[in-house]
Amino acid sequence: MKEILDAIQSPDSTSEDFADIKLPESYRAVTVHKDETEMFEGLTTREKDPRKSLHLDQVPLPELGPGEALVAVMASSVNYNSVWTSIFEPLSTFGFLERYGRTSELAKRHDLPYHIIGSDLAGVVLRTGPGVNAWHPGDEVVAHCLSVELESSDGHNDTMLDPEQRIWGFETNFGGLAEIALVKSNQLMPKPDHLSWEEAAAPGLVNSTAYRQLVSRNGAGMKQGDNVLIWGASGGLGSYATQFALAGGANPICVVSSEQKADICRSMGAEAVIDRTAEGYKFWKDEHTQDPKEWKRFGKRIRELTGGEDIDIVFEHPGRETFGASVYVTRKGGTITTCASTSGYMHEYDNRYLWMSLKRIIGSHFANYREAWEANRLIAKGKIHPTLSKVYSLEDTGQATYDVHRNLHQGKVGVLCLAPEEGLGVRDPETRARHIDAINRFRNI
Ligand SMILES: C/C=C/C(=O)SCCNC(=O)CCNC(=O)[C@H](O)C(C)(C)COP(=O)(O)OP(=O)(O)OC[C@H]1O[C@@H](n2cnc3c(N)ncnc32)[C@H](O)[C@@H]1OP(=O)(O)O
Ligand SMILES: NC(=O)C1=CN([C@@H]2O[C@H](COP(=O)(O)OP(=O)(O)OC[C@H]3O[C@@H](n4cnc5c(N)ncnc54)[C@H](OP(=O)(O)O)[C@@H]3O)[C@@H](O)[C@H]2O)C=CC1
Repeated sequence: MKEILDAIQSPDSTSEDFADIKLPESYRAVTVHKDETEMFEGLTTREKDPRKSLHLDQVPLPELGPGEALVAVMASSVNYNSVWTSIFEPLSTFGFLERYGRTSELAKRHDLPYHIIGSDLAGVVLRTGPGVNAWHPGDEVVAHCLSVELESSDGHNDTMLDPEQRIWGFETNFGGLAEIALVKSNQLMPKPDHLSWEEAAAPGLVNSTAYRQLVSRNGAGMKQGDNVLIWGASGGLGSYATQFALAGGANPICVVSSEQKADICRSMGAEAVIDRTAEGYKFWKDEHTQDPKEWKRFGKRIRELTGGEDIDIVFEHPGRETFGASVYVTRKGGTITTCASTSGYMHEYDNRYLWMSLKRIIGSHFANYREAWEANRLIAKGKIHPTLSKVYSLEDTGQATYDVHRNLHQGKVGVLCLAPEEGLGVRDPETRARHIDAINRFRNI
């Protein structure tokens, strides 16, 4: 591993140097164990502690297949899907690996008694498999997390529609929270030169998801002037949705749960911010009954902030807790776009407010390669910035994941994998200098 790191850190290393490095037989990786999937039986979701289920193991290097690449991971980030894996909710991810393993001889590699998690990386290509021509050893890359086979016609208009579509490091093995990762070469994208490894690894999954969900025609197709209600506007997805709304000339109405988070949204440029804790919205009277009066109070507050207008697009992900309110506050003909259900997946809303007002609900999930590429391009051009707040070591990934599970974090939480310290990997200091305040906006808060 030292030889790999030395090559990455030497400005003189060539592609041939990387190709000549003898790869290690094993590497360190963050895993969950198949024989521990019942460990949280009887506990509430909140009580399930990722620090207990996540391990740092020495694992064998997987065999490299056609169309694939092995990447030395300098940094990764924690996504909420790793929270789900670590608490074995809504189901154990070993079922995904077993199902994938049944599809082909090569896919069998993924069906193991441990699952290496993580759906983001920034690093350097070490080896490419047969049929890979666009990428070479030594390329500095980030990886998006869409894994597709594309053998069926279904995915050829939009690769997210492929029947064998999977999220790398969640529904496949050999993820990014590790020293080495295995990806398909069509997950690779150029690392933005002005960012450090950990900054480059932070946006990937959430930035691409927010791009499809809000900007792409596959999602809400946001336009200038739209009022966009953004739940969790300083969180992982929300901190990118807020930036897309502002950069695209829309009007974000940011919902957050503290004054500190409200300040972050204002510092990004948002003017309309709702502190849901301070204003005390209680959309549910009890576990089974919603309170439409609270939807209305929320809608009134939105009208105060917009000069009397309602919401064109809701950027939804909290799910059960907020979905009834989201449908209510959307304007006639408006769109609720949803990619998740953090607070519960059985949603309830009053359908009269949907059909009578011709509203639409759009399901959105990650992004196709093109959408991920466009989202990454905006980062590389300094139009959208990473929202990295805190960085942990690979050993402390359990704590990092706990923080995200308990909503103790801001923006994105990074993890150093092979990178020995923060701040390395910047190749374009001039562009960085131009954007330094925005790059550091979320740091250490
Ligand atoms: C990028 C980051 C993203 C995120 O963070 S997203 C958040 C994290 N993700 C999640 O929480 C999602 C986790 N996944 C799940 O909960 C489950 O994954 C799903 C609910 C999405 C799917 O459930 P399942 O049981 O895996 O799949 P089925 O499609 O229900 O297949 C089970 C059997 O049901 C059959 N079936 C499917 N559709 C129909 C139909 N319309 N009519 C009849 N049968 C159907 C199938 O074929 C199959 O059958 P057979 O077991 O024999 O193979
Ligand atoms: N389908 C897909 O492709 C993707 C799905 N996801 C899913 O989206 C969800 C959010 O991910 P991410 O943004 O990274 O997570 P984060 O935890 O970083 O941010 C989510 C934010 O949502 C807000 N929130 C949480 N619970 C509630 C609630 N009950 N009511 C209102 N607001 C709430 C919180 O903000 P505050 O407390 O300030 O209000 C929180 O910070 C997860 O379930 C994740 O699995 C994520 C990425 C891709």
